[in-house]
Amino acid sequence: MPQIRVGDVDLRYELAGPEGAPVVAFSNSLGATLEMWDALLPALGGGYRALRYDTRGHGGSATRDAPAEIADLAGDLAGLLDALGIGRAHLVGLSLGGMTVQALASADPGRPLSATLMATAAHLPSAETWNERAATVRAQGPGALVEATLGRWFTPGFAQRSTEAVAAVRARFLACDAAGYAVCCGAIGRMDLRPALSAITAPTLVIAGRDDPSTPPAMAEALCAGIPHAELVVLPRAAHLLAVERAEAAGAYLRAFLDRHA
Ligand SMILES: O=C(O)CCC(=O)CC(=O)O
Repeated sequence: MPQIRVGDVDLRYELAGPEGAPVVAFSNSLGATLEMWDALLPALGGGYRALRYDTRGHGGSATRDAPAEIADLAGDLAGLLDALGIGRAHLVGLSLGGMTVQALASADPGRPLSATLMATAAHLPSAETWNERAATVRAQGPGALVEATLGRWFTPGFAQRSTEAVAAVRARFLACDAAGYAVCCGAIGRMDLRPALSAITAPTLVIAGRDDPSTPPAMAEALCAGIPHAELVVLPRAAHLLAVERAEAAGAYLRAFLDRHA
């Protein structure tokens, strides 16, 4: 898969779909990679071009072990679009990816054709908890976090039924670079995008998982209340990684929303 230099970060990305079609750019969650969108992408059909990339410090996107903010991650996404000659795009992000999309859509409201925010929040306290998580991963590696994480990412029923999908997510989490993960924990801990939400003028779809303990539906409701043109879908039988657990349903809602804002 190709890599492209954006500032001082090398981003691994994939661009697939018909040339000239509107671009849908996907930003992944903490501890995941661009492969987290595999099961959702077929929902786009043949009418869109999908751009996926690994957030800095994740998968094949190497970065310096230096503090970063959500605004820096938004800058990576903007820089990637620029480097590929893509002006406006539909932006989609889950959790950390959704924070990245909020930051870009509020800082540069003309950039998104639309924004889709899955299982995410504008503020996710406390900084102390995130610092502790960062310290744990630095000292003990992602293995120290994996069981608790998967317990938040999937409902027990899905974890029992879909062992192959969960094993793939687990393997990618365990392969995550500890410093890359820790840097992004710091960014989340310092984040407060609530004052910026009113600057998001793009049509926005917020998708929450009813059973998500990490970013529960109340956080999605708060996002919708702050963003001028936002609509909310709460998916039943969905925990945090709903783009994997409810790929078909989340993909269908996304596709219908994109088609309305093509
Ligand atoms: O998933 C993210 O991108 C950030 C929030 C988080 O870490 C949730 C979790 O691990 O349960």
